[in-house]
Amino acid sequence: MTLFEKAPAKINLSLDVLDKRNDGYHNVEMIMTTIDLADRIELRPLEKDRVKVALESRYVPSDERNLAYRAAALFKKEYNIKKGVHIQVEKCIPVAAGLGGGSTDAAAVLRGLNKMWKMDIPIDELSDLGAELGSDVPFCVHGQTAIARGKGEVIERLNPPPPCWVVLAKPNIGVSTRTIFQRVKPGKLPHPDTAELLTALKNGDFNRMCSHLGNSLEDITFSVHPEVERIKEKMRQAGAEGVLMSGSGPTVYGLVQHESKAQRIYNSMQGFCHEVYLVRLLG
Ligand SMILES: C[C@@](CO)(OP(=O)(O)O)[C@H](O)COP(=O)(O)OP(=O)(O)OC[C@H]1O[C@@H](n2ccc(N)nc2=O)[C@H](O)[C@@H]1O
Ligand SMILES: Nc1ncnc2c1ncn2[C@@H]1O[C@H](COP(=O)(O)OP(=O)(O)O)[C@@H](O)[C@H]1O
Repeated sequence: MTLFEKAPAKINLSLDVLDKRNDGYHNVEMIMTTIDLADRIELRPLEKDRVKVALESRYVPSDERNLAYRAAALFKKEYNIKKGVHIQVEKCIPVAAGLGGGSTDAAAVLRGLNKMWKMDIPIDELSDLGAELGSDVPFCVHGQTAIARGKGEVIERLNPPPPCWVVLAKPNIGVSTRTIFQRVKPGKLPHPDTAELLTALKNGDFNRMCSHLGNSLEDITFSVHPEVERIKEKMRQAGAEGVLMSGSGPTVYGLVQHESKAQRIYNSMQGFCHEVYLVRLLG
């Protein structure tokens, strides 16, 4: 039996860096939601007890460094499974973009193997397992809309944002999350007003949500890659109602309520930026 699992990208509606931990990571508080831009994961049982990943990408290895591979290997080890799986990854999410591409592939593999091998593992347990692979994997295991705390592994579900369009604009660079976090100086960061954003989501208030988007890492990424700040300005000038850099960047997104306006902004960003997408929030 071949099984397909959709692996949607995420955007950060907020990302607050609270402090540095003894393990070198940072405590964060971030509200994330999924968007309709997705990789496609195909899982096929193998006779032999092995994990094989196939994907066509110039940027992502298909060996044991791939997060999809690592997810399958971890799942097998944790539950002592002596079966094999072939994983085909169709990459549509740009790589090292702040959209959680690798994390969502790993999460989709965990969910998919749980079904394929009829394990019935509860979602919270899968999420805890995912935390061993990366800070964004627990959110991606849950999907939808949630606030993540700790280093990303403490997940609390939230109401989905009001429906809207998302214009994504990515310059022709990849950003290393690690490099951006290394430049963090706690105490010198801006902080989003997470409480206001939570209220906006609770009330389904689109305008209030747009005016309280915020990301502590933006200024650091802007200082390393000034073109990201220019894209943000351009997205705002083009008329997007809420604009923010996602994750550690470099993708900038604009939220827009009406389709015709979103299409106009998409067209104007295309003349300005390497990769542009027009998608819906999945929430
Ligand atoms: C910043 C965020 C926000 O969504 O997104 P991206 O820009 O990667 O999408 C994530 O939390 C990223 O999650 P993920 O990409 O899984 O990161 P990890 O592999 O766990 O960590 C990469 C590196 O970032 C730093 N890191 C990450 C998370 C965190 N809470 N504190 C950190 O200091 C650490 O130096 C770590 O070595
Ligand atoms: N399945 C995968 N898809 C994307 N990137 C992967 C995958 N497996 C490993 N990686 C590696 O993870 C790193 C971060 O990529 P990605 O997850 O797309 O970025 P981000 O965390 O900014 O969203 C890249 O260096 C990439 O080579």
